[in-house]
Amino acid sequence: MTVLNLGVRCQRRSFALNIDQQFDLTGIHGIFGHSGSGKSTLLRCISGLEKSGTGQIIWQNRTLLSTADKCFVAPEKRHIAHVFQRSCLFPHLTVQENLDFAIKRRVTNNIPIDEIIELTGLQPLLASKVTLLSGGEQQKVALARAILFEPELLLLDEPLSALDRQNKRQLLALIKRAHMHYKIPMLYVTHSIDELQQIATHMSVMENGQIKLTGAIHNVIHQLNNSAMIEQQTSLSLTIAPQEAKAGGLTPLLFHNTVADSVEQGNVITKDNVTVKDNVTVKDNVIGKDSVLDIDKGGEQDVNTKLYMLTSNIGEYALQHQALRCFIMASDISLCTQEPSNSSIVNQLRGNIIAIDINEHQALVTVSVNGHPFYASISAFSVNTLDLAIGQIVFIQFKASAIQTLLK
Ligand SMILES: Nc1ncnc2c1ncn2[C@@H]1O[C@H](COP(=O)(O)OP(=O)(O)OP(=O)(O)O)[C@@H](O)[C@H]1O
Repeated sequence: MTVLNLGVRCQRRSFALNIDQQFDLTGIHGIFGHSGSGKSTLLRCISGLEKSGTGQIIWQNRTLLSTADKCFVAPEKRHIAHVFQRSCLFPHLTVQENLDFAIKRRVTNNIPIDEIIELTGLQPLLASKVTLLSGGEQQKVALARAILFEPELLLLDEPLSALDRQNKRQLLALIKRAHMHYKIPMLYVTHSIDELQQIATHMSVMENGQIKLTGAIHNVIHQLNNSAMIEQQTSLSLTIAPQEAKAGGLTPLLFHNTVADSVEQGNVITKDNVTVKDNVTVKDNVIGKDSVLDIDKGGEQDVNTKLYMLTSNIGEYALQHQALRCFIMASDISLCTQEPSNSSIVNQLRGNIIAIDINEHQALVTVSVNGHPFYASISAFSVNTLDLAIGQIVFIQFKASAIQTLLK
């Protein structure tokens, strides 16, 4: 496991960073939080740019900071690269000279320079002064420079926030590729849950200088569904079904079922504190808020459930890797108490209601399918009309177009 151990404090007038956390950086780890929650300060402590940080930082058994032992490894000796929201390139140098700066300082020579230049599409710009490039192009140079440095750890601080959608997609794919091909551990700070949903394997949520939530990506996103920090959604990993014919513009996909484990670890689904269907109580407008029920046994399905997605919504990158990170907005999922027939809606799954959260006139219904939670946002009126209750078997429905991904 690739591990970053933090016990860090940083005190400012009206803000205190207070982090005690072990980060698993085997995959990309995302840091999400509102403005001012301390995300950048945390990264600056890790890279050593923040000199007022105290405590302990241990990266892969190497101590970078230990206030007790009066140890502070200078930023240039940490071999950590830091990419910011606005690229900090050398303005008087060309693209090539900016890249050379990193190439001369790298310790190993494992990452092919030509490959990164090709992946970023920087070849035609190599002789240009960086000040003449667009914001997106400058960010590509910053990212290429950071990767070519071959850092032991890459810190990304909102690297895509100034870019348009197309540039975002391109650089997200590049970051993902850099992580998969060159195994660079990455901490990725952003306000955008969409970006993390596409590339992070784990994420932490920061609030007031502290980590409030941490865990596997789908699990944390699902836990945020009731927090008003994100748009309510189902987050899932799917594989493009091998040897399945694409038909009529649709591509069949299969479930990964990794989420079920992490959900149970995260105690979203508990087997204690069970609420029985006929005994549901309504308190503070919430039905069974603390009592979610895992009674999947009655509704078990084949783990490799097939779903259909619009082929035009799947990009080259996903097709090559056969794997897809997807999300379905809760407003795009509807519920039926009987098996639908003769419907134009191609995705229909049978599951159990495990939670119903009512907020004024709107309800978020959580349905467990093979232990994987799906979230449907429906009216409180429909909850009453259909007489929905925890433990009930229902069918969820969503169109092929409702399965979305960003990495096209
Ligand atoms: N140099 C500084 N001196 C004093 N206070 C600072 C300094 N830099 C940041 N702060 C304060 O520290 C707090 C955390 O800032 P930080 O930039 O880490 O938050 P953030 O989560 O990265 O925000 P954003 O998403 O807007 O970049 C904020 O209240 C900010 O005003």
